Amino acid sequence: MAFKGNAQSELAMLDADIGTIDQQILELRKRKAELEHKKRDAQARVKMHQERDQAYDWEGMTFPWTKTVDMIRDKMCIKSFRHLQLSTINATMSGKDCILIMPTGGGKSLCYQIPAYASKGVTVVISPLVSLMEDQLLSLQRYGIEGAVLNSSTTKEDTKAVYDKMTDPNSTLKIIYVTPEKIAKTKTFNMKMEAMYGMQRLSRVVIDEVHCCSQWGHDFRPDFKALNILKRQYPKTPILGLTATATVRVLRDIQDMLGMSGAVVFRAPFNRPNLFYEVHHKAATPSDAMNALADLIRHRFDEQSGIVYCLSVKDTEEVARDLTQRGIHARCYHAQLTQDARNKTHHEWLRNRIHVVVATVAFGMGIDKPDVRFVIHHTLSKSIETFYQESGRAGRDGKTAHCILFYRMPDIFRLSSITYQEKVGEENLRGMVAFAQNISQCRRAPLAEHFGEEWIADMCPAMCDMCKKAATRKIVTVDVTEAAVKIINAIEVGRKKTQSGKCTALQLMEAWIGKNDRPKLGALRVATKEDCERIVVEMMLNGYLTQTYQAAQYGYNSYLQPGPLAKSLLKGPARVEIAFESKEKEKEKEKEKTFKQPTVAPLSAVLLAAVEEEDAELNSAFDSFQECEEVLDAVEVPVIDIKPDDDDDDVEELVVVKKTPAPKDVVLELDLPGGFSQVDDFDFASPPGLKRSVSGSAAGQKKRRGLF
Ligand SMILES: Nc1ncnc2c1ncn2[C@@H]1O[C@H](COP(=O)(O)OP(=O)(O)OP(=O)(O)O)[C@@H](O)[C@H]1O
Repeated sequence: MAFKGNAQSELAMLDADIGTIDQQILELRKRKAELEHKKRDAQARVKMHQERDQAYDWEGMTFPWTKTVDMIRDKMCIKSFRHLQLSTINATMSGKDCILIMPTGGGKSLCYQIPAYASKGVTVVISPLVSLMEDQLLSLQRYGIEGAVLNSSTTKEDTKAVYDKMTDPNSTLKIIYVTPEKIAKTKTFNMKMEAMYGMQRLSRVVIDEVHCCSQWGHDFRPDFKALNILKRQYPKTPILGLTATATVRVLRDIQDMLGMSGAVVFRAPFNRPNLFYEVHHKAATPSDAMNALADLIRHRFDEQSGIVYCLSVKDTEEVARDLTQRGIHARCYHAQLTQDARNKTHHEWLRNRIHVVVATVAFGMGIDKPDVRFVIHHTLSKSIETFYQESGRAGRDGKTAHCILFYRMPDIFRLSSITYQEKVGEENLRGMVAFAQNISQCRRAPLAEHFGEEWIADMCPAMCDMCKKAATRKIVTVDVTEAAVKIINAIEVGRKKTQSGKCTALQLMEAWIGKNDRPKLGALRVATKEDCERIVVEMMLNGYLTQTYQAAQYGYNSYLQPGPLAKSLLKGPARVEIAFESKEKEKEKEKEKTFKQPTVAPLSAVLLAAVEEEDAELNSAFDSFQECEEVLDAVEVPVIDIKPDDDDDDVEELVVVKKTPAPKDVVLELDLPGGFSQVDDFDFASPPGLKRSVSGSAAGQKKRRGLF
């Protein structure tokens, strides 16, 4: 009997081991598929760089149509071409298939409008955006180019008139806008296209938002699949694909699908230098998160136009309502509203009658407001591409604009339970989470990597939170292996407590640090809840934890379980190391401040006195101009300047000048030890120039003056 019992337990153990190996094989296969994708991406990147080199030739050479193109540009009152516009025009005019990837607002439309005007016959523009077709027609009219629209709202008579013009050799019609369904489903239209082709009147086909062809992209539209017939039906007609974003993988997919593997590809740099990227830690409770959002909008973007992106329809309604209750003029926008309601909100926002649109992804393509000063993501996006595209709606006028992401671990699980069924949902979300978790790299680095470009941190002119604070932050790498092992064990504890035998992230956190001591990060610092969440997320990103899903009443629930690398962590030799922002640096700073207290504190007194009174005794002393500058830096008043005495390095004259127009009711933070912590309602909005002055003699010191 005992013999049988031993054999049974051995069998169970072998089954368990085989099960583990099967799981590992699955994970390895998945990893291999990912690596193969990456390899193909790298190959495509090599090709893309070669193609990019060709761009110079396209721009530099003189072509038979160069004079005509210049004349049309003049007629359209365009002074000069922007980067890649002329190359694209020349490539498509020479009959080459071409794909242009250029950020929103870059000027892609001109790249087909001019060739359409300069060519014989008709250009067919396929666009998913029915609402924008009329706007496009109006702009063509301004330039004296005859155009037409064919969509579901075109009357029978108008449709017939357009069809007649398509095959009339004497017609002056130059551009027809159609939806992809027209190609997919309308026989008469296709027959007319064939007739035009036979008459050599189909001068080119333009596919706007061409990324919608690819299932790897963020905006796949099934109707775009039908466009694969174009190259087969009209092999001699050049195709021009336009899009604002396409990763290397999406680009390859588009080319495969449309039969455009030999296309010339022009890609404008992904970087928008005027956009400032920042990630904020999202507060744990909805009301705290809402207060932070409202404060941010009120204090930094008062009377400036912006968008807040949310994950769901319900979120947009709640956030818009809560912002309104906090005195911000916000309106929600989502697909469940009527078209009229959406148009009304859009138009009121365009006219600055609404401060903030709180939207789902439905507020997407075709949003073209130049002066959007901020785009805030209230929740993570599904992918870097979506985030880049949505944030890119800020600052189209080229002036500084802010792209802010509010991030917190639980949002990952809200998103993953929605996206996990998508073809590359998990991979896309992982990229987005890595972007948000990053605390040591320029924010543009992962964006560049995503778009297959190289990025050197020096290239960021302090236009992201990471680079701006680089000099004052210290990042340390901490070995958290011990905590990581506890986390994996805590999953078992969490599982046992639930009926389902599965452990959610929340249950894991409870089982891990609920009643226990939090881990130490380094010698002095005990991990905060945020640090603990950071460890869990890093473990997910690195394969120590993985998610599983189970169908629930509304969608899917997400659970955590040990990942493929968990065993190597439990049994060795793997170790988990994570970057944290060092608080040591802050301690050092504190020490410095304490040391300087005798000189620093009086300055805060001066600032306060200057705010409250016209005149005050200045009894502070600085040993040098440099010291004064350091103190002012510590005060972090962004609009001040100081002048040294002309004769020597002493602070003979301290002048605080308003450099830039600052918003009203600025709260001036004076975070100085022993000083005053805050001066409310410091009015920067007074007329420029001298506002208040303080002067006096410091005991035994030189006479000093401060002007505010
Ligand atoms: N070379 C140029 N010089 C001056 N203005 C230009 C030039 N090219 C385009 N524009 C203007 O830039 C604006 C944006 O152009 P356009 O709408 O074509 O951008 P887009 O790249 O198609 O953007 P989206 O991706 O949002 O469709 C338009 O007002 C257009 O007239």
